[in-house]
Amino acid sequence: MAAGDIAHRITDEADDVADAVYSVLNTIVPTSLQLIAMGTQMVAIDPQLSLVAAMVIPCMSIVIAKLGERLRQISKEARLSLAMLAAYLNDVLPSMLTVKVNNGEHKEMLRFHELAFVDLKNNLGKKKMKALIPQAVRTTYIAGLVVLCAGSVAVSGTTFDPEGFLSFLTALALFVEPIQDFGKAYNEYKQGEPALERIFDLTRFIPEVRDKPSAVHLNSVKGDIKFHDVTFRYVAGMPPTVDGVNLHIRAGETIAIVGPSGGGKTTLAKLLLRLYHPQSGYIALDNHDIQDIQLQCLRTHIAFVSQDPMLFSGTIAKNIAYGDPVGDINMRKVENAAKIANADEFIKILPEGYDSYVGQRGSSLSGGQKQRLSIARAIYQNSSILVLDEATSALDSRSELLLKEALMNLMASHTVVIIAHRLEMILMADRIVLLEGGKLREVTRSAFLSLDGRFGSPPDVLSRELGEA
Ligand SMILES: Nc1ncnc2c1ncn2[C@@H]1O[C@H](COP(=O)(O)OP(=O)(O)OP(=O)(O)O)[C@@H](O)[C@H]1O
Repeated sequence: MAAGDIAHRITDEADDVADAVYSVLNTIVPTSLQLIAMGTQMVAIDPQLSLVAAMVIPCMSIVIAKLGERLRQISKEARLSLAMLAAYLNDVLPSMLTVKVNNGEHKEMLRFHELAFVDLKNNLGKKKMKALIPQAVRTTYIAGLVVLCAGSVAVSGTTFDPEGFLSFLTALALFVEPIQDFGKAYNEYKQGEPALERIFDLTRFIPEVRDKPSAVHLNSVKGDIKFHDVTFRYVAGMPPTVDGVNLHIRAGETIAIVGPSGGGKTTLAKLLLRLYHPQSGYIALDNHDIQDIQLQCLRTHIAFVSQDPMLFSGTIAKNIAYGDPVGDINMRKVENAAKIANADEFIKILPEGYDSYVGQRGSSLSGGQKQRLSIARAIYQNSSILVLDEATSALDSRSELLLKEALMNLMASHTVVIIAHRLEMILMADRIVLLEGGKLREVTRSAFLSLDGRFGSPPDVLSRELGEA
């Protein structure tokens, strides 16, 4: 499900549901009271004619139900087209740079027109249907009434007392009004029904990864990690992304996971963070199967720096302290983390320092600056385990060197998993494992360097480093 679609359901569609519920609740009491009052009045004036008038109600109900169902279908189509438009805009607007540099404006304009046209057509259809329904109901009622009255007069040959007939007609007009209001409320409900279904679809979604009732909380962990015969595939029937992986990372150890792009390195980190469940095998942290550890607790003990540094709209300080469960920002800790991540330097020259806003998704910062802030966020979390997934790919050599020194200090007290292609980072590890085609094997430094830079830095850098190593 696209992020834009979910956002649309939670915001706009929830609003429509509220309107539908309001409309039904707001109509049901006054219309019922008016119906009872006018019905009683009509029966008192002329019971026979009242019976005739009442016979039209089933016809109206049929018309309201049929048109209401059609309105529900049209509303569903209109919701889907609007959700698709929202998802599309949510996708393309943050990617404007890619659109522009690839001359994609025209293509995107056509796509936008196409989606907007479908949305316009569906919404116009919905509006037309909404306007048509009250007219159709009124026409059905009047036509039905005329036919029935004329029929009954013709059959019985009765004549009306003009005064009584006028009072009857007045009561009838006031009797019809609430029926129409009820019809309108019913239409509002039918129009809101698809939104209601789509919102409930969200609430029915049960996350695959959730806490067991018996899950334990660990106050602290040493950071000993074991992968036991772990196999995982994203899609059933496809070859496994992680295939029978066995790996023991001892507490306090630094391990580098290398391998070709798409080889499954990030997936391994995601399995450790329990973002997915392995189909077979298990992962243990300090000899506890991670499925038996409370999810929140597990993720508190593992700080993860992803290869796409993700920042939220807000200040630099808030972004660094994001993992703080209480939401209180410890500025001393924030500054310390920023110093270690070598971010302090650029933060201090910003006009508002740590209170500077980073823009939507950190749009006002460079790739390297965003990366340093996400490293600072992980350091602030002060977890026993640090997982760095291509965390330094956007840094210049000087920043990387400074960060490398800082990480050296952290390594003494942390279990560190480095997923990297850059040789500088890989050579910091105590051990190197190679993940290729889902299979994992340990490689010595010399064996790794003899891989001719296939999974690391280019061969010339490798040979230079080989001399230094
Ligand atoms: N959510 C997903 N659904 C389906 N397939 C996925 C998903 N995420 C990753 N994959 C696939 O799993 C494989 C491994 O991806 P992964 O991100 O773990 O590789 P990686 O080794 O970290 O690559 P890189 O070095 O390029 O970051 C890839 O073929 C990828 O297409």
